[in-house]
Amino acid sequence: MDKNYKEMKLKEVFIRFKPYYKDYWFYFVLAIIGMLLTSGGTAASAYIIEPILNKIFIEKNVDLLYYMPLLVVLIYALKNLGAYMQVYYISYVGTDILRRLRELVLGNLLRLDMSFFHKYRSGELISRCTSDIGALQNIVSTIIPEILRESLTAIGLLSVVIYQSPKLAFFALVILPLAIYPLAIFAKKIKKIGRNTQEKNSDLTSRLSEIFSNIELIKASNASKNEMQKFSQTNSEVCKLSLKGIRIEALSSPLMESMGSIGFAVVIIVGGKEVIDGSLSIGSFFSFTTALFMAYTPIKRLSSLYTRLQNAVAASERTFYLTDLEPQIKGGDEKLTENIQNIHFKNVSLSYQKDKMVLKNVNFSFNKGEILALVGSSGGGKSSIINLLMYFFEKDSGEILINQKDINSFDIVSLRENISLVTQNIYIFNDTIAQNIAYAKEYNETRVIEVLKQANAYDFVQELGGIHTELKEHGKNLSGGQKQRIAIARALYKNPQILIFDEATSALDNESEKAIVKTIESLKKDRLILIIAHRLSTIENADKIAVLDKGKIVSIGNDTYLMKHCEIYQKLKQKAQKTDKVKENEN
Ligand SMILES: Nc1ncnc2c1ncn2[C@@H]1O[C@H](COP(=O)(O)OP(=O)(O)OP(=O)(O)O)[C@@H](O)[C@H]1O
Repeated sequence: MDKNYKEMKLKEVFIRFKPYYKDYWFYFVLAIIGMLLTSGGTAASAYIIEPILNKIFIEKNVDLLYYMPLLVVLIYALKNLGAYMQVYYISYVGTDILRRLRELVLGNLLRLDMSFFHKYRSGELISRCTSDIGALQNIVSTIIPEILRESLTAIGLLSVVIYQSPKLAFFALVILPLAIYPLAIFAKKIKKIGRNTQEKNSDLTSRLSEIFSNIELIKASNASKNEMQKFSQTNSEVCKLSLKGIRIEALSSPLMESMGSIGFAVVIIVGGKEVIDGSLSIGSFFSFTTALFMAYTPIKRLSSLYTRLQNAVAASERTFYLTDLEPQIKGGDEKLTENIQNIHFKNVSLSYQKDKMVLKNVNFSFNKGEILALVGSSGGGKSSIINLLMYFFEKDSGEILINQKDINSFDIVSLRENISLVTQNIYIFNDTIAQNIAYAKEYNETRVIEVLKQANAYDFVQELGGIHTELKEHGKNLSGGQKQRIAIARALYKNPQILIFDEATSALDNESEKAIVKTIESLKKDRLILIIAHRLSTIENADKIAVLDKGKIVSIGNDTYLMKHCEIYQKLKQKAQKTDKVKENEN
């Protein structure tokens, strides 16, 4: 993924989470009660050592001998009830925020333009929607609550420490600020490593996604070893980075403890002297040292949580980058509900990349009841015209008019509602044939059967086991021609005003293709139909044929006209006839 995302500070990340926190205030209250119980219980368990030692063991108070153990049990019961409450309620909040964030990210990604999806690898996007958001969940359900709990516990225990002996507390704690400086450096490093790790992780997912979607090629080319090598390299890089992070994280705790031991050594000397002098009771000294020991644990954990937090900030940057992206193509407000009579391209130019024009001043128009065919050599710009008509991309200049109104005045959803597109890539979902046909539309079984028949697909569907037969992902249990017929049936099911076929019949045998072309021709009365086909026999009867060459329309007319007046068309036709003959001989 590019590095366009804005680096965020911890504070900014917290601010971004604020709306979520508001929605879960009740759960937070319960979790905070739990935290207070845990921290209070921990501090009380350290404090209670003083009366136990002084009153029971030194003063030999028999009454307290029975009350104190009861109190100990009560303190631990409350402390553990608190522990349960905070873990459950905070995890609830974290998990639910994760669910909402995933939907927010995917929801926003689905709004984005096609150019975005052309720019990023699908594995990268999958990684954003899974591992990055997982890291964010870590912030909400682990890191923040732990920071809160450990801080409260540390405050509680330090209060006991200071209460029992402010002088000793000074010697024990003066060391703390000295440990903060190296920790701050560690945190910065961890944040950087976190960013790189997430990037490498998405490389890893992309690799996997590429391997599984190209598995046929990999096997046919005996490239497993090659792919394994490439994977191992990325895998090792991920591993190295993780270890680097772990090394720094693992250093922070021992560093804190070593510093603490110096403080503790001083405490033994100073405190020991006071106990020997009699200015400090043994109970207070033990209560002090217990609280001090106990306080080092939350302080140590706080330092490692802080470094982990930096890691999560890196993941937040990328997630919020995706939720903030805005589509460039927004369309207008007008719903396209009218009867479409005419489509007009007026001096339309397009470049996907700067200074690389793929369409140059393209002009053509066609009306309801007509079939327009686009022909021309590969890379001439035929599919690009469709990309513009679908409003997948924004033109550089010119006008695309529907009923004389610019396409960008129409609401995009309503525009696409009126168009069915069948492309060279056939999309089949892991669902029944019927659901694949009625895709995203209201289900009507009679209509499903009707369009399957129109697409010359009903017979093979019956052979497969009927319309409720499950299709595999990418239509792996179908032949190329069968897939195309399913896609055509899906396009017809929608019953749109504009039908677009981009090499939609290329995998069909001559007979099936002829049958489908006949169906398409019978549908043209109430529609505008646009066909791209390399096999020119498919479009011979089109009302208009536009010949494209290097992004320009060189001629428009019907077959008879072009055979007389367009040299490029004549050549294309000769070439097509030769290929058709070779194919016939092969059959
Ligand atoms: N998303 C894209 N980003 C950048 N360049 C693109 C993109 N899509 C197409 N192109 C370029 O635009 C030019 C026209 O491509 P287009 O797909 O429109 O041609 P075509 O006539 O449909 O080709 P074919 O008959 O081979 O399908 C080509 O040079 C291609 O490399």
